[in-house]
This record gives sequence, C-alpha cells and structure tokens, in this order.
Amino acid sequence: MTDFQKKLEYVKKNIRSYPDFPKPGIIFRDIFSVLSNPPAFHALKDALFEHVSEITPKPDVIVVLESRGFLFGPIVALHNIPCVPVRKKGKLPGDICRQEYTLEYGTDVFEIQSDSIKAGQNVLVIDDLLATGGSLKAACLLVKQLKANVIQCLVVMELLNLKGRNHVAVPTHSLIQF
Ligand SMILES: O=P(O)(O)OC[C@H]1O[C@H](OP(=O)(O)OP(=O)(O)O)[C@H](O)[C@@H]1O
Ligand SMILES: Nc1ncnc2[nH]cnc12
Repeated sequence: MTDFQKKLEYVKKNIRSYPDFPKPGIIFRDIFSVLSNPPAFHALKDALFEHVSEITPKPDVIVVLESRGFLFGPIVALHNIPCVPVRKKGKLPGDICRQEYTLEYGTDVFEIQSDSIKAGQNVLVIDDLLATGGSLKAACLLVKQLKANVIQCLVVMELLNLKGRNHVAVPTHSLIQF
C-alpha cells in the first residue's frame, strides 16, 4: 500500500456513518467527523493536494458546490487556482445561470455567476460526495452554459451502489469509496 493509499484508509476510518439518516434506508457518511479530527483532516488535505497537483492540464478554475464542497475546494485553490462557487438558488448576486437537479433525497436548483468563468477555460469541479450524481451533473451543465470545459469532477467520497458516476459525462475521481 502506498503512503497515499494509507492516508486515505486513515481518513476513511474516521468518517462516521449514520444508518437511516435523513431518511430510512440511507446511510449518511458524515465528513464533519474528519474535520473534527486534525490528523485525519491533515491527511485528507495532503491527499487532495497530491491528487490535484497531478491533474494535467492544470485547471484554470476550481468550481465548488454548496455547501459541503466549500470545505475542500478552497483548500485546493491554495495551489493558486481561482475558486468559484456554485450556490443554491437565490444566494448569488449579479447575472446568474441556473440549473435544476435531483438529489438522493430531494430536488434543488444550483446557480453560478455568469461572469465567473471564461469561455474555453479548463475547470475542476469539487464536492464532498458523489451519490446519485445529480449535483455534479448540474454543476457540469452550468459550466457548459458558460462555454467552459470540465476536465474532471473530484469528490472526497463516492457511494458506489448508487452508480452516480454514470450520470456525470466527464472523468470523475473519488478519493474514498463506500
Ligand atoms: O450525487 P448527489 O445525489 O447529487 O448527492 C451529492 C450531494 O448531496 C450532498 O449535498 P446536499 O444537497 O445534501 O447539501 P449540503 O452539501 O448543503 O449538505 C453532498 O454534499 C453532495 O453535494
Ligand atoms: N449518503 C449520504 N451521506 C452524506 N451525504 C450525502 N449526500 C447525499 N447522500 C449522502
């Protein structure tokens, strides 16, 4: 096992799981249990940095998804990559693009500021978790509305049984799988 894999095993061990939350049948994977454990959070930060430093071409922009994506995208943005938020409806000022999407437990609307990404830029989309893929799919469609290219979607955790990556039309990487 490489040091990189050991780090991720350690992080995975520190993710608490809550059966039947927020609805019966769903196992909630609580990423905040990593943030409350500094060695585990450091290990995750190192793994994220290592992964992103190997992406070619280097992304021009990182798009982060509200709200738990906001925990990790800005850390990676410290590689000197501009960081742009995708937020839930009604929270962003100025001209916006909008995309409705479905979740493992509901529906919502994502928005991005129209001038936040330039046409043709290479974008890395970051979120905490891939479940059904609805959120990443919507984020990719928003980037497409701005005529930019998603070169990769990156998540900390992927729920393999939901096969969400089949709904995301771009290369998708997860650090930890359940
Ligand atoms: O692959 P999907 O089925 O789209 O699900 C994944 C999304 O669901 C969760 O966010 P949620 O909308 O619950 O919001 P939060 O981050 O604000 O808690 C999670 O943080 C991902 O963004
Ligand atoms: N099972 C799950 N655990 C944590 N966050 C989620 N978001 C969507 N599904 C989730």
